[in-house]
Amino acid sequence: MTVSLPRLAVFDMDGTLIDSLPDLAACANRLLSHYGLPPITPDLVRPMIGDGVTVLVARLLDHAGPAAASIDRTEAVTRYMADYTPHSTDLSRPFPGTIGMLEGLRDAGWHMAVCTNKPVAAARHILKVLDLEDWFIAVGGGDSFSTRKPDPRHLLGTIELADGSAHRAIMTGDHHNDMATAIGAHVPAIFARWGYGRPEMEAGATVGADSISEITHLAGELLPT
Ligand SMILES: O=C(O)COP(=O)(O)O
Ligand SMILES: [Mg+2]
Repeated sequence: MTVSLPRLAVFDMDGTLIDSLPDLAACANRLLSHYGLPPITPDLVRPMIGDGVTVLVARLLDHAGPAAASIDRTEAVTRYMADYTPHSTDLSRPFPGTIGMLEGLRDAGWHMAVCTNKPVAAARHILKVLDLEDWFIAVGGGDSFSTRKPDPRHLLGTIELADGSAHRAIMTGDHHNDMATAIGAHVPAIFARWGYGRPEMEAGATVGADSISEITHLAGELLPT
């Protein structure tokens, strides 16, 4: 009898597992204030999330316009990260229902992993402080590999870290980048409609989910035992 590999459910972090917008926005405002720039609302920060910290900081400074033109962007990213990591769990919490969903997957025999464009140290810190780290067999961050989402190698590298196989994996995320990495890796993709993405980002998803409570059931449909 052949024993098949455990199924692997890979999750994006920001906007999928963790409601991280409050800390990302608070950190954005401390950065803007440092440079004497006006504050930004969380609603304006939300669509800037999903491509990693360097792109987030670039979008913040672009939004600030000519007043930010002379700011050294590398220094701004370093400053942002030095502030963000220790404050990344001040306000951020798992979306309601996350633990129940993880319990459901575990009880059905799934392994779980995280594939995020956030730097891996920050991602691990958040999972640890929020008491989530034991749920995940692997964490692939935006700086774990030579490429990151939407490149499929980010998802494939995370699956490899988890000792899994693309044929036995699914991906759940709230952004176009999550759908694109999954499509490129030939892995079924669930679009998390509760997250920070816009509706058009669902294009290419295998299925969309309105709430976290649907994930365990959808995962079983996409990849039966
Ligand atoms: O933009 C980020 O820093 C991370 O975003 P992700 O966890 O949704 O990949
Ligand atoms: Mg996300």
